[in-house]
Formats: sequence, C-alpha cells, structure tokens
Amino acid sequence: MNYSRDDSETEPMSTDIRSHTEESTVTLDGGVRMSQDESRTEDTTVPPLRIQNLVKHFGGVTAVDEASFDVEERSLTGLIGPNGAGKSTTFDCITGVHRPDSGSIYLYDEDITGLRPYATADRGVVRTFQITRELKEMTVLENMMLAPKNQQGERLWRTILPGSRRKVSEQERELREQAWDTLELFEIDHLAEEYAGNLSGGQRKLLEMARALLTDPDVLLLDEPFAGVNPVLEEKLLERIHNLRGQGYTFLLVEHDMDLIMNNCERVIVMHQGRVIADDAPEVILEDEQVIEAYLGANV
Ligand SMILES: Nc1ncnc2c1ncn2[C@@H]1O[C@H](COP(=O)(O)OP(=O)(O)OP(=O)(O)O)[C@@H](O)[C@H]1O
Repeated sequence: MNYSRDDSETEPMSTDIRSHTEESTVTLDGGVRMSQDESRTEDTTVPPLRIQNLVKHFGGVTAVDEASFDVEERSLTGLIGPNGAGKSTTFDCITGVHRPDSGSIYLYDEDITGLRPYATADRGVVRTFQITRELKEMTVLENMMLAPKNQQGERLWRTILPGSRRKVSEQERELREQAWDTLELFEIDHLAEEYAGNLSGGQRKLLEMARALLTDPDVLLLDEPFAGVNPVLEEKLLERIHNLRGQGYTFLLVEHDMDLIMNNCERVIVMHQGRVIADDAPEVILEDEQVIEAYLGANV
C-alpha cells in the first residue's frame, strides 16, 4: 500500500476526523462532538464508565479486590497505585482481556462485563496498544488504515457507512481522509510514509493514540502513554487529550509520573493491593494518609 493524501483527494483539508453522515458531524479541533448514539449521553448523571465491586483472582493472588469507581464524562481520571496494585488487571477486565470473577462494568447504562475485547471496542471502550513487530514493518498511514480493523471495532465502519450500498473504494477514501486528519491532529502527518519501526518512542506513542482515536471511542484507556516521551511531545500529547475532552471524549489514565497525574487529572483513583483506597481530587489524594502509607511501603 502506498497512500498519499494527494492521489485521490481534491477536497479541502480539515481536522474533522469523522465523516459527515446523516447522524453526526464531529470535529476534533473545537467542534461539538456528538455521540453516535446520542441517547447515551442525554442522562448526564450516568457516567461513561462505572466499575462495581470488581474482583479478579489469579490462582491464590487477588489482583483486584472489590474495586468500585466511576469515570466521569469528559474527564481525565488518573488511576494510580504502587506496583502490583491491580491497575493493569483492572484495565484488562474493562477491555475484556480478562473476565472478572465477579463485579460489573458499565459503559453508560450498558453492562459490558465479560465482553470480549472486540466487543468492548465495538461498544466504545478502547485502550491504546503498543505497535507490534508486524506493525513496525508497516508505514504510519498503513497502521492507521488498519486501526479500525485491528481494534476489531466495526464502529468506525458503521459511522462512515450509513448504508451498505456505498462502494468499498469510497469507504476507504473516507477512512484514509480521517486517518490523515488524525495524523495531522497529532502532528505526525509528515511521517505518514515512514515505517512505524523508525519512529522515536514518543512518536510511536502519538501513533498509538491516533490509532485508538480512529476507532471513535467514548472512553479511552491510556496505559502509561508518556513512558519514553520527551517533555515537548508529552506537552503536545497532554494538550491533545485536554482538547479531546472538550469534545466529549473521556480518558482513564494509568501513569506512574505523579506530578503529571496531579497536574492534569481532576480526579485520582488510588489502588493498593487490589483495592480502591482513595478516590478524590488530587490535592486531597496528596494528603491522604492511606495513600502516603501505601506508597511509602511500596517499591514504586
Ligand atoms: N496473569 C497473571 N497471573 C498471575 N498473577 C498476575 C497476573 N497478572 C497480574 N498478576 C498479579 O496481580 C497483581 C496485580 O497486578 P497488576 O499488573 O494488575 O498491577 P499493576 O498495578 O498494574 O502493577 P504495575 O504498576 O507494576 O504494572 C500482582 O500481584 C500481579 O503479580
């Protein structure tokens, strides 16, 4: 595949990563985001993500122990805790990698507990995935073009395909246009023809997030998206995240950099030994005795 923006398109460039369909017109550069299923967001009291009494054991290890928390609409919520606290396992349960032993996970009012990863992504919960070895041998744009299929979500295809009569070439043209727009948003469009394996660690992180975004999720789970990212890129990435929140996207962030969490998240959930030990504003979390004790006693 060798895509370039100019080979088929004469339309003006925009940063609107979604197609204009009968149902929705959505921009990433300040426009109001409309959910595909607007009815979901009508009741603002229902959070996009609700975890209730989640339990996951691995043999004799209780990785997640009756964890409950909400992730509010358009928030950047931090999920922190010392090593082994249960953060990754919680992510894995939410995204369907692991089936919880008990408890519930709701996306708005839909029970998504135990759904397989493709079904979870299809509903609108997506996590960023590391670019695998195979994907490193493909260009950045090819990575983008594969993203909706790789994330197994048919969501995007549904979004851009209100009817089934449209030709595949047209679907692909729209997807390619959205891929370009998303690459522009993350300022890596100049790398479109570069092999993903040649990107720096930070640029790869941007690509990972761009790929996730292309599946048009409601909730994005970010697992250490800033690891290995230089401060300039980190700042850019954070700026993008905050902009996207303004357009209706919701983020749950696992991150070990405490300053970053405290400076950017309006709410922080703290796990320790599988349990949620605190769930509050960062300034409250910083003073929380249990949190301080958990971190002091841990190898972080
Ligand atoms: N697949 C597994 N099999 C057995 N034990 C596991 C498995 N995955 C996680 N665990 C155990 O579950 C507990 C929680 O691990 P988890 O990786 O969820 O913590 P974490 O908070 O993400 O830690 P870190 O910050 O170090 O990544 C740990 O004791 C870990 O050893």
